Amino acid sequence: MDDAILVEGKARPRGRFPHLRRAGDLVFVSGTSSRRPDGTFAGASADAMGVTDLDIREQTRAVVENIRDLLEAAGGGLSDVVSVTTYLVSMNDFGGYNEVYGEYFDETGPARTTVAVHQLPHPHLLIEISCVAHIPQATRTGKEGGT
Ligand SMILES: O=C(O)C/C=C/C(=O)C(=O)O
Repeated sequence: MDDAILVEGKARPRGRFPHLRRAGDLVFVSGTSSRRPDGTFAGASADAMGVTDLDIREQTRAVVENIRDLLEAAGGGLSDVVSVTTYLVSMNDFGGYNEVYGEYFDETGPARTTVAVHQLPHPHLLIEISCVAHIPQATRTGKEGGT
């Protein structure tokens, strides 16, 4: 069965698409940021003057952990990820991103591509990741709610 999955308790997609889309044993994870369920972003703050403090390490960690939560709802986890595509707003953040990425994945992990893009869908975002996981249907938990 192929299906679209919206995960309760996670930040809602800001458009008409699911968090995840299963196609057979593959699960495609939509572009994921450090956004929290309340709409704020981990690794991003602004003072009363509007001066922003953006932290690539904190954002990267939150993105990976958001993806982990999404995959768990599909019956899998980060160890099931086979392909990662990362979108950075600036390659100046590559070092911090790469460092935190390496806490979760290594050379036995997913194939990866990292690109810099002009913008992401919020001015406080430094990073967004989409990925594909291999989660055989037999391991599904039934926790996901299809749309
Ligand atoms: O929803 C977010 O916080 C960031 C990701 C958004 C997208 O990739 C999108 O809207 O397509």
